Amino acid sequence: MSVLVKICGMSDEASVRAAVAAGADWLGFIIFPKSPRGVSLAEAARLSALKGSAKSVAVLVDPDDALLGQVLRVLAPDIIQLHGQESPERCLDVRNYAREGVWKAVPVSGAADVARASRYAGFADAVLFDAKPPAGADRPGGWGEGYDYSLVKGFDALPFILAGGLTPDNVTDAIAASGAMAVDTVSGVEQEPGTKDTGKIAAFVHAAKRGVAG
Ligand SMILES: O=C(O)c1ccccc1NCC(=O)[C@H](O)[C@H](O)COP(=O)(O)O
Repeated sequence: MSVLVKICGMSDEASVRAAVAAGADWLGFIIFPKSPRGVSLAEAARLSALKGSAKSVAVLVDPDDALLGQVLRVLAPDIIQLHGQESPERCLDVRNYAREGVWKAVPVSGAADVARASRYAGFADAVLFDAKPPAGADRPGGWGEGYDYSLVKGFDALPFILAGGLTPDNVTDAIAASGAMAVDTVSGVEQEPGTKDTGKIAAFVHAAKRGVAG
């Protein structure tokens, strides 16, 4: 089975079309104003209409119920990715607002972080392992930082998506090191924060789909 791919931070039509044409499985829309890739719900819904057979992922940071209600009404995402301090119980609540489930982002710098992700088993549908943001950062993801991807190898408490510093050049090795069956990137397919590169999007999807989990 080929590795599944999420291209995150979709904010323009050309990039959505490039990701879909390359065979991306999920398109991420970041609903967080401090992100350089942040989009309004209305814009996310407009772009999501172009997704073809790909699935939409709404990326949210500690959303309250009012925001979740709007997300459901305007975007109706397939998946909600929670990228804040959400507890396992909160993940369970949020499942009501997505068609296919909830992913919990878990920041990783050491083995203990990976072990702690097990607490989401039975509460989230998958965890997304990501790098820890730099100290004092004003957003929790999208920094283009990697870590030792082999730390997550063998994690089997629930399905996982590998993220953090992945690029067209390193994704094949990262898949082999981590055993990931799904990967995600944002910075790795940009020219600069917030500006996607359609050539890098295609290269990333193709490289990931060639990857073999080790
Ligand atoms: O990318 C952002 O700006 C962002 C802001 C707030 C919450 C999440 C965000 N990104 C979420 C993602 O899933 C990224 O793809 C993930 O953090 C990996 O980023 P990168 O290392 O830059 O590929």
